[in-house]
Amino acid sequence: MKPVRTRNLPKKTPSKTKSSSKDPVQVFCRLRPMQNESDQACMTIICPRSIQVTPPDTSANYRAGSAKDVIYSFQRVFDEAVGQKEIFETVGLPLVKSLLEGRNGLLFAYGVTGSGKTYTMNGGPQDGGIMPRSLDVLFNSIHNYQAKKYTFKADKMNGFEIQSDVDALKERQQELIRNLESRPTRTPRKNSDPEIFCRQPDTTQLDLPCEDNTYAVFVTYVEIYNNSVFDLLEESQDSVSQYRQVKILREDALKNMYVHGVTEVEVKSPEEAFEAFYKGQKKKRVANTMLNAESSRSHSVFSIRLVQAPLDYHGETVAQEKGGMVISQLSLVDLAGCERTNRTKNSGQRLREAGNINNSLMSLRSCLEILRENQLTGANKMVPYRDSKLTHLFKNYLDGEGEVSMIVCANPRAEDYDETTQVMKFAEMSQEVQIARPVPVRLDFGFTPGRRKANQVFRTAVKQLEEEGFNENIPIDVDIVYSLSSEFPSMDILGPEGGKVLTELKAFLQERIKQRSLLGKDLLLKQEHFRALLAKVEQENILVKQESITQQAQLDQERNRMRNLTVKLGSVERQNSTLQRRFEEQEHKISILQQEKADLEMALSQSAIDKQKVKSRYNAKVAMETEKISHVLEKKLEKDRQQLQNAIRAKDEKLRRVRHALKEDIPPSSASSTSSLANVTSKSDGGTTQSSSALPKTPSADSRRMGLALRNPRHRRSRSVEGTGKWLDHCPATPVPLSTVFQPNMKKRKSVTKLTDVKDITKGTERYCLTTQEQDTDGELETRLYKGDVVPTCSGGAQVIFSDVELLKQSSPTGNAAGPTTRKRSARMSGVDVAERCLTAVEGHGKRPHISGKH
Ligand SMILES: Nc1ncnc2c1ncn2[C@@H]1O[C@H](COP(=O)(O)OP(=O)(O)OP(=O)(O)O)[C@@H](O)[C@H]1O
Repeated sequence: MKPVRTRNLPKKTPSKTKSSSKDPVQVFCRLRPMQNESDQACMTIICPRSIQVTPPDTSANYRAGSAKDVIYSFQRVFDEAVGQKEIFETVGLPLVKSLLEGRNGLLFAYGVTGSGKTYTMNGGPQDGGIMPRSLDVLFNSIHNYQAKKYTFKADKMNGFEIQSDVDALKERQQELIRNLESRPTRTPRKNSDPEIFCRQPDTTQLDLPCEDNTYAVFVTYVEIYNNSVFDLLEESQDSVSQYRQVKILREDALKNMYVHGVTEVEVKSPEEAFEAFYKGQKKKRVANTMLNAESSRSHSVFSIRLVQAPLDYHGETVAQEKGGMVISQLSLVDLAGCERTNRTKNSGQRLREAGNINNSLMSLRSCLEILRENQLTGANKMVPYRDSKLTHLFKNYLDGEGEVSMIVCANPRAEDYDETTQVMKFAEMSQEVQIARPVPVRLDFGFTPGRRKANQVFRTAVKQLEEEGFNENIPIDVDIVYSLSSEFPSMDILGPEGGKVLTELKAFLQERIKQRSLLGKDLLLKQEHFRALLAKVEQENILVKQESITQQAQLDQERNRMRNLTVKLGSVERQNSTLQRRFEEQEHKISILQQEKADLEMALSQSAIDKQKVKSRYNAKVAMETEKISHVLEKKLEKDRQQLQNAIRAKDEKLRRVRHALKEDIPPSSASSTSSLANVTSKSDGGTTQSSSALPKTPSADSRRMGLALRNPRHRRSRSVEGTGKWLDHCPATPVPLSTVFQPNMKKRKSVTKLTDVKDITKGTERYCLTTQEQDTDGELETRLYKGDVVPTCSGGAQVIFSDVELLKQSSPTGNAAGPTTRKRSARMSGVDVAERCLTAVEGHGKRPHISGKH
């Protein structure tokens, strides 16, 4: 298949077919946010279409006394808060729509340096500007309708060729090999640049004007630096700016301006387009100036070219008809900012750049001014497009057809006032320039509209049938689409070119007759085929009807059965719902009870906690009290001990004095004979007391007893225990020897330790005597004899009725009559419980009493 070369249709056309309707240049104004809150503003938005500029007192106008508030009106004024998306939807989206419809568009970003032109055009990864969003929307819209890569090829003369499938495939293979060789371990394209990787794409999608077309996108990126054009996408060894090749502007066959030899990159996705853009961006001249850290030092032009061509009759491959291809272009121009050298303080290269920037902007301004004048006054002044490369490149847009828009960026701060007013004046004036409205593009070759979609639907249906197991061979009906070719050509035979028109008309009619007879034959064939099909279908129909009657009967039976089942089901469902209700009620009760239980458990655990708290509080209190009491008792004990010691000390003192007195009173010879003194004190029931002494009395002893009562017959000496009857003697096993005459005299006696049987007590025993020995408080030995009568009890035991106690006390005038041994033994005896010993004796236990074991 031979490649076909075609031209862009909507470019400059002869004046007779040129559109008579015109549209003004669309101008929008965008205010950027102030960097510092303290900055003074000189601009106020008074309505969505107007802005008021107030001269600050620092401005030149103010100083010259010509300052006054000026209101500028635009298509729309965006305040600082308006985001990138809204700007794109108002300014960029109509241009993308025109691009898809085959119309050219041009968008300038114009303004003072640092006013946000680059930000508005390109934006950042998270808030893309007009350029990335335009690419997103374009690819979202043509996504399913893109041609295979290299189907269209730039012809280097501002046009495109349609390549054969084989050539396109070859080029694709070559590209693949190139890529494999240059980047064997290539990372996915999407990740190659972080700005591409993390960007937020715009998801807007536009309706395609023609779904039977196939589309391809090409991008170019050039900069105009110091009035020279450079290709930013050119692959070159030298990245140093001055060695880059300067490109020249040329006119194509249709008098359209283009950059000769510019690199046109075919892109299949927004990411591929951004990759090309960022590649060019790295080469773009930017510099750090006083007013902007990344100030553009050149005008950059990013162009998106959309090539579209209709598909053939079958909606399968690109139609090779001549003139069928449409090329539209959207140029996004980020102009360098106008700047005053006294503010930027530029010098050297920066100063030269600024001069060139200002010159080209001035040139743009004067071109538009003259255009406006020509349009308003009908004058025919020459527009100086050739004064600068910028105006020369866009000549066709300004005096040809297309849509021209401008977004004026402004920094509202007072310092920019002088430059801003110039920009505003120019922008407002630009709106008066009229641009011819493009003629709508026709892509009609007389093919059936929607053929691609129809084929797709047919293929999907066939695939589905095959999946369902329908294996009959279904031919894909992508045959002749019934059409008698395109519309009649011009039939104006009265003009000078009447002959030519007649010849063309004849050829057209012959072609049409041929087509008609071809279609007629085809129609007859199809009618035959259709009739045969119809007969077959009719037969099938009869069979189907019979089957249908049988099935209808079955169906009725089934229906009846179903009705019965439905009735049953209804009653079961009712029962079920009753049970369900009861079940729910019970569940509700259970949940209430569980709730109550939980509440009670909680209360219980709370009270347990409270109890524990009280207990621990009381324990603490008790411990405190105990400590307090023990402290008091200890104190008291200490005090008592002290008192006791004092008393002992006093007694000792007394004794010492007595001894002393005795020593002085008694001569040494008689001291030994009177060293032992025994007093017998007998206590009777009557409580009267009488003392008698068996020893010769010392004068002092006699004198002490002189006031006592006369002899009490009941009080007798110990020896008087003698008498009738047998005594049960209950004395310590090893009694302390008394060494006195006062001894109990029991002629008949039986020791309590010898008892083996209770009857031994009652048998012949009449009297009982319990002897105890202990120390008194002075440490002297004190012997007591408890005497009583043994009386048998009714249970067969015995009891003692005590009738007399004899107390035998031994004291020494020197205080040491009783030896240490005696004292010690007596002391040991003092621990003996008298009552226990009495009990042992009286009850007459056969065993040896426990107490006697201790003695
Ligand atoms: N609307 C905006 N919102 C947030 N930041 C902005 C806005 N406009 C501009 N900026 C910021 O201001 C700075 C300067 O903006 P930008 O580079 O776009 O200015 P410019 O007009 O292109 O300057 P020059 O003409 O010197 O190239 C940038 O850091 C940019 O991010």
